[in-house]
Amino acid sequence: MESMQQLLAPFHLAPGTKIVVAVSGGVDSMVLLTLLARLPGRPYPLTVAHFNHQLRAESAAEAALVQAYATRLGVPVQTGSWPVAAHPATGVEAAARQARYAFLHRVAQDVGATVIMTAHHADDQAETVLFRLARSGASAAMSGISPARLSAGVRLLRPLLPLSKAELRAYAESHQVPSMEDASNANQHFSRNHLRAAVMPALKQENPGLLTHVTRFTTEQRGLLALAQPALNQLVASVQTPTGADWRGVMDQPAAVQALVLQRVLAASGPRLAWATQQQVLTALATTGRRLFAVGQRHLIVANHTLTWAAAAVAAAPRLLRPGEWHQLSATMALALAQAAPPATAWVVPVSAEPLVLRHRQPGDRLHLADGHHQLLRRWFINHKVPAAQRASWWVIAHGHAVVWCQGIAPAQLFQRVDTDILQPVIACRLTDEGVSDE
Ligand SMILES: Nc1ncnc2c1ncn2[C@@H]1O[C@H](COP(=O)(O)OP(=O)(O)OP(=O)(O)O)[C@@H](O)[C@H]1O
Repeated sequence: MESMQQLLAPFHLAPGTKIVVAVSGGVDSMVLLTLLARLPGRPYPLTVAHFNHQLRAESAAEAALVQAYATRLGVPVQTGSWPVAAHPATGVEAAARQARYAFLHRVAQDVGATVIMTAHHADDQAETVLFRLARSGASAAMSGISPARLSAGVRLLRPLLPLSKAELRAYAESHQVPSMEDASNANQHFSRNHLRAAVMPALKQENPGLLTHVTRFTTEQRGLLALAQPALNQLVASVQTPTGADWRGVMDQPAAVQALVLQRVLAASGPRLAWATQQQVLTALATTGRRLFAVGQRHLIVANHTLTWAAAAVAAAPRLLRPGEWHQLSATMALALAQAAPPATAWVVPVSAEPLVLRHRQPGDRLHLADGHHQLLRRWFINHKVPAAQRASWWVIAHGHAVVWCQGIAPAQLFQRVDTDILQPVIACRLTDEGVSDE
């Protein structure tokens, strides 16, 4: 096992650097504390920070153990706790981690430390990479746990990443380092723990070099990303526009490069898109055609090799137009409207092989409402007490029996029928609130 001096060498810590050591009471962080406290001459002033999540019955005992051991080593301790009342009903693990890191930063600020150290090790690294590979496969995430990063002005360091859990356990045994096993680690409900308990041992048996290989992979991945970053930044800058991106500058690049550029462009401008959706966006960008993707409250419009974000029309229930709002629509004007190039704000219509047609209503015509339900136009007329004479004379734009627009109904909301999960192919059809005046 490398010495602590060797493990710390890559971080170039100046003597006197104050360090907050994050200690849970588990064997990893108790060994980290021991290694730091046993450095000859104690070059770095240490503060132990322990956060009591109050998630398990043994929490208090762990806090007491950390307090007692740190005191024995002559290291001051700061403890914090997470009130049970603050625990969320779901996502408790992520919330606990967030609360813990916030606490660690508070302690660092309190004691004037510029470094926080945690005891992540090579097994953590391998689990993280495999877990992320299974869950997302995003290339940036494949760099795994970073050995050193800046977090809110403080350096977050993980000096034990090169060591395996087995090495830490062996050290704890030979140096009588006390610790408590986190009982929740045995809880197979958490998929991460399942990976740790069942999958990792099987993989290690298959190939005893697993940890070394994953460490090599994350190191190489980190290096490759660092090398690629400037070129990637340049490509991203070359396509970015104030409202999205102009793809013509990167269309000659290999598909994999375009995928990376798109990821960066999207990360800078909007919510995350699933990988499959990103692929559909790229396919659309390769053509001169037009496609619209509903993403949360926004529309991602791909048209003629460009990508633009636009606010989605605000959802509102269909209603009868007030007299002053009526659309005076003539047949020619409406057809021109239906064929016009779509604007940024639009109603969204499921793509259909059938063309949009202007006509009077027909039996079987349906409105597609925002909540995903259909309603017979006839039923809608009855519910809204539209006089029979008007029902027959009002103009309708439809494909098949799907009514895109109806003369007497405010256009705010017909046809917002888009899968929120994005991927339904859609076209947009322009119908503004002002409508068009009679010829
Ligand atoms: N209750 C705690 N108080 C102080 N430090 C802690 C506590 N729990 C964990 N740590 C620190 O974080 C390190 C990682 O712990 P653990 O693997 O349990 O974290 P995690 O929940 O998987 O989250 P992450 O890996 O993102 O930190 C530990 O080695 C220790 O240094």
